[in-house]
Amino acid sequence: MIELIELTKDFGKVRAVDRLSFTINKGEIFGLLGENGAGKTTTLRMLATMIKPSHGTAIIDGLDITKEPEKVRRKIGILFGSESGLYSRLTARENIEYFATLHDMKKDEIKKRIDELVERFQMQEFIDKPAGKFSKGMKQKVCFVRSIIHNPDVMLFDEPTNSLDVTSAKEVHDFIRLCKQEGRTIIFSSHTMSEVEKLCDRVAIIHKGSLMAIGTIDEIKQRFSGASFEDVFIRLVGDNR
Ligand SMILES: Nc1ncnc2c1ncn2[C@@H]1O[C@H](COP(=O)(O)OP(=O)(O)OP(=O)(O)O)[C@@H](O)[C@H]1O
Repeated sequence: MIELIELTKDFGKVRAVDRLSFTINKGEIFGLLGENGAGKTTTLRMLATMIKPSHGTAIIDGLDITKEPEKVRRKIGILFGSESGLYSRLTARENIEYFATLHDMKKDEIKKRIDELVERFQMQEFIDKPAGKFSKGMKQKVCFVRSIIHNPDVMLFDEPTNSLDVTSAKEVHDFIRLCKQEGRTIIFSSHTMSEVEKLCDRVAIIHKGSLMAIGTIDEIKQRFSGASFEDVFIRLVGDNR
């Protein structure tokens, strides 16, 4: 379970995330939905212990992100869209292996897990080629495998299907669902309403750092009397520009 308690981040005078308090259940696919600049990435970066909250905190499976960041890091897998951070001279396999050793995984275990994921994501053709010449989509796949190589309980994905074609995006969606079946908790950010509607058990709509609504899509539609989720979203965000 993940509990956000007044989670807040200020960058100078800009309040990027404003006292977010809500709970995400174990095994849930939870979506953070908001427009550009809403505070989704900042929220995920705090949960990933990459930046410290200005106020408040979050508890991930009993661990306080501000007090035990190292332990939290072992529990989570991270995939942040904007930059791959892959070593271009290393092959995809070597990139993933390197990351796995940072998580103290054993050689046999790494090989088995990579083989399994290569098949699942159909990476056979490029797994042993240098990452430098990969397309954006290929790089994203390697990053995706890298983020889940150590079988984390909690996964944080910042716009995980950004720049993927339809087929690759579907593979990611299928994988997210599989992770849920395996009892993992997934939080991902998106500004694509259809993706969130298709995938999430519950959603938080965030605008200018604040929580505007939380619940299942149906609950949110009912609460705000909207014919469609899109209507409700536009109303919530539009009325508060
Ligand atoms: N390092 C930083 N320094 C200063 N301001 C920042 C920093 N990171 C984010 N911000 C600001 O915080 C606010 C929230 O940004 P954030 O990237 O979290 O939004 P987002 O919802 O992820 O948007 P996007 O969908 O465009 O990625 C924005 O106003 C942004 O300009």
